Amino acid sequence: MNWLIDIRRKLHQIPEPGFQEFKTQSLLLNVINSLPQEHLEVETWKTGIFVKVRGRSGKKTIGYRADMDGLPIKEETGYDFASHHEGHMHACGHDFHMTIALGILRHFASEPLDDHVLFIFQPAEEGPGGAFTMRESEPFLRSKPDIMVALHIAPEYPVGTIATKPGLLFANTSELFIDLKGKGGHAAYPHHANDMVVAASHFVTQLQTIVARNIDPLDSAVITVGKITGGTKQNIIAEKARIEGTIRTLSSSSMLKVKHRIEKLAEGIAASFECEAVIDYGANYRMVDNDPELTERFISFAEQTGDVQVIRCKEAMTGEDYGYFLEAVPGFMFWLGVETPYGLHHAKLQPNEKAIPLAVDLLIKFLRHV
Ligand SMILES: CC(=O)N[C@@H](CCC[C@H](N)C(=O)O)C(=O)O
Repeated sequence: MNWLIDIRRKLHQIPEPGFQEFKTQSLLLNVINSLPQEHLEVETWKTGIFVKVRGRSGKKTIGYRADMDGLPIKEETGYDFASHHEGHMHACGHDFHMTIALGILRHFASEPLDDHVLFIFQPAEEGPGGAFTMRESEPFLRSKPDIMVALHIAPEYPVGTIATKPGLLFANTSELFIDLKGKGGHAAYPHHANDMVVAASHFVTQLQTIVARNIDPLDSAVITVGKITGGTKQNIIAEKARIEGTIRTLSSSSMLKVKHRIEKLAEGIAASFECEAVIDYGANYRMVDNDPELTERFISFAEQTGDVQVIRCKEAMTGEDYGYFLEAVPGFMFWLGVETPYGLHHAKLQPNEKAIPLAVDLLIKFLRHV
């Protein structure tokens, strides 16, 4: 089987949570060690890896980043190479991202550029976030890139298309965890208890008013509650409930406003249900802010190759801790069309593998040219 497709399928079988990408790291190292080593410097960082391909002159360094972690999703693709890790799946394309990075690395390991290329295999993109600490790490600072490039698969675009834009591409994000604690009791004696299932239900409904009533309609924000847990049995009034979600905004000021409103609502819920409401914002990601000049250069380059159709897309409310790399180094991210009916984070996501060699070829050409 084709080298790239074989690697993608092997990676697909071993999705691991953030900072537990041990098998993934080991598989990547096996592949990297099988390449010509003359120009390579390989260094592990937690469960991630830095690979520097020394350039002929090394005047500048180009950074290329791929994320490594999977998601807690029970796969329903029906693939004969489906996840071996029950309840975990590469449902956000990180198996594609790593494979494409290896494809580019294989090429430059044999034919280095004038510039150095630093490949960054980054753990924990889905959470708690690996980019910020990796960016501050010694191996990164020692070989700090002058520009950075990364891609993300896009199920909604056909194979043979890429999409991007200068400036804001992905939103600011903040995780959201709210713990409610009241008084449990017998189902038949509600007047002796403070029911946290009822409090959580009110809270979730009130959260919907923030985007509808507190955010400028010409701005954008999202509050999604993806998980609620509470109680122990159908005839016991729940003493505790937990609400888990994520906040997305296009500006830092809207993020502050949303959080302020959540805190006010939490105070109200605590007062009206006579309970505790404790908020934890978990991991926060900085927006992906594409460097205008480099992005335009990439768009013009991709268009003139004739290999892909370039779509100038709108910004999306997805998040990416790659934004932390772009805070420190000018660069960009683009969407790679992988045409599949099911979206990111779906148990049936089946990105089209024809996009892999296409992305490898395009990026090799661009990195030679940039
Ligand atoms: C591209 C993508 O789907 N990224 C994730 C990033 C997760 C951010 C963070 N852990 C959160 O849940 O807020 C996304 O969900 O957009």
